[in-house]
Parts: sequence; structure tokens; C-alpha cells
Amino acid sequence: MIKTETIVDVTDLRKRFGQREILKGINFNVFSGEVFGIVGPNGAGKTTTLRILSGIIRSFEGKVEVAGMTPQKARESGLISYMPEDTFPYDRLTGIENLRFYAELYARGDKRKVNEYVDTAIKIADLGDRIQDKASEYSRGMKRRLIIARTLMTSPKLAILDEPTSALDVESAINVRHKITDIAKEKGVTVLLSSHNMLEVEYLCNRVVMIEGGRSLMEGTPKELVDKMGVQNLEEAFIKMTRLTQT
Ligand SMILES: Nc1ncnc2c1ncn2[C@@H]1O[C@H](COP(=O)(O)OP(=O)(O)OP(=O)(O)O)[C@@H](O)[C@H]1O
Repeated sequence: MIKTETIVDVTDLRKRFGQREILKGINFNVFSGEVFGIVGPNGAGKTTTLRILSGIIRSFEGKVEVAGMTPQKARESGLISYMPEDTFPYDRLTGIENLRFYAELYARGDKRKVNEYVDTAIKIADLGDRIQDKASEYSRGMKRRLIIARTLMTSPKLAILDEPTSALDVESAINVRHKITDIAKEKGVTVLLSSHNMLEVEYLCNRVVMIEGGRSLMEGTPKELVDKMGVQNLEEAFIKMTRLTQT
């Protein structure tokens, strides 16, 4: 039997902003080496969940562990790397300057590591000669690839990517998806990503959790969820599940 290590454990996660309860019971586990998707419509609570897991939001109720630690401790230990949804490279710097800037930040004075991180990031970004151009001259897809390279350059234990392909055209989104699956396989990075695109998640993720209205509805492989609901695809499974929980 294959031994699976639990990297993320979320049990009955709840979060209030003022009087409003935004997360009302989120449950899921992510295992080592998976590409795991949090999927749900706008406002479901995906970003809030990821911000808690990345150690940015520190007040919440319930159990949240990353590699057996609090998210904050895991982040400080360099185990987590987080890519927020609305993040961009520095326009005035070239691609390579952007990567070097972050590599120096992450390597904390270790020159060998700086070069190693930059080399890894160049491969992930896969921008060819354009890596020498200013980021202001990049397309949206190129910028996103640079940011993903920045996020993954240290080969973290857990990479948290908030809507990595949002606002990308079909071809750029496919390219970014390939990058994510490649790096997960090659570097053994566990990836936790959010999306409201069920078809994308079905293609990309080993397992998913569906959330709506701050609650997790079901968790499993896309095929398990589709079979369980007796439908054709994840989108239909989500709609059917939502109807069932509302009746
Ligand atoms: N800092 C905050 N203060 C108050 N309410 C917030 C805050 N952050 C998020 N919310 C609310 O929490 C709910 C969930 O937001 P969240 O961004 O987590 O959803 P999401 O699933 O990521 O949505 P989207 O797909 O649109 O990005 C929304 O109703 C949002 O308005």
C-alpha cells in the first residue's frame, strides 16, 4: 500500500469578519505530492481559506495544520509559498531581475542558493530570450508565468496558488497548467490551488474539495465526485450537490 503523508489538515474551519460568518465549516486534507483544488463560485470563501492556510490571516476557529504545524510556523520555516490572485511582477525590472530579486530575498545571503533558485525559476518561467525584457513588455500570460516561477523557485513543500489561471486566455491558461503539473511531479511540490473553473480543476487536480457559502460540500477525486453524483462532469456534480444541500 502507498503511504500518503498528510500535508494539510483542515477540520471545521470557521472565520468571521465582524458580524458575518464567512467560513462556516470547511474540511479537507491534502496529501503529499498532490495537485489539490479548492473549487467554488465567487464569494464561496476560497481566498479566505487560502489566506488562512498561508499564515496571513491568523485568527480563526477550528484546526488548520500544515506539515503538522500552524500555518504561520510552516511559512516561517520556508515550507509554504503563496501566490495571491492579484499579484504582478515589478514592471520596471526585467524578468531575470525580478527572479534574482526574490531569489536573494529567499536565500538570505546564501549565494549558491540564489543561483540555484534563479536557474530553477528560469526553467519554470520558460520565457526564452524574453526573460531579459522589462516585465512591463510582457503579456498577462508571461507575467503570470514569471510569478508562478517566483512562487515555485524554492521548491516549497506546499505551493498555494490562488486562481493561477484567472484572466488568462485559453492558450496561456493551458501553458500555465502544464507548468504547474510539471513542477509538482519533477520537484515533488504539493500544490493547493483555487479556481471557479470546474473543468480546469477536473483536468488539473488529483483531488478536489467543493465549497459553497463557506461550507465544504464534498471532497475526492474528480471521478469519485462525478460518479457519486451520477453526472457527466464536475460542473454538473457541483450544481446537483448544491441543489441537494439547499432542499
Ligand atoms: N477582509 C474582509 N472583510 C470582510 N469580508 C471579507 C473580507 N475578505 C473576504 N470577505 C468576504 O468573504 C466572502 C468570501 O470571500 P473570498 O474572497 O474568500 O471568496 P472567493 O471564493 O475567493 O471568491 P472569488 O472567487 O470571487 O475570488 C465574501 O463575501 C467576501 O466579501
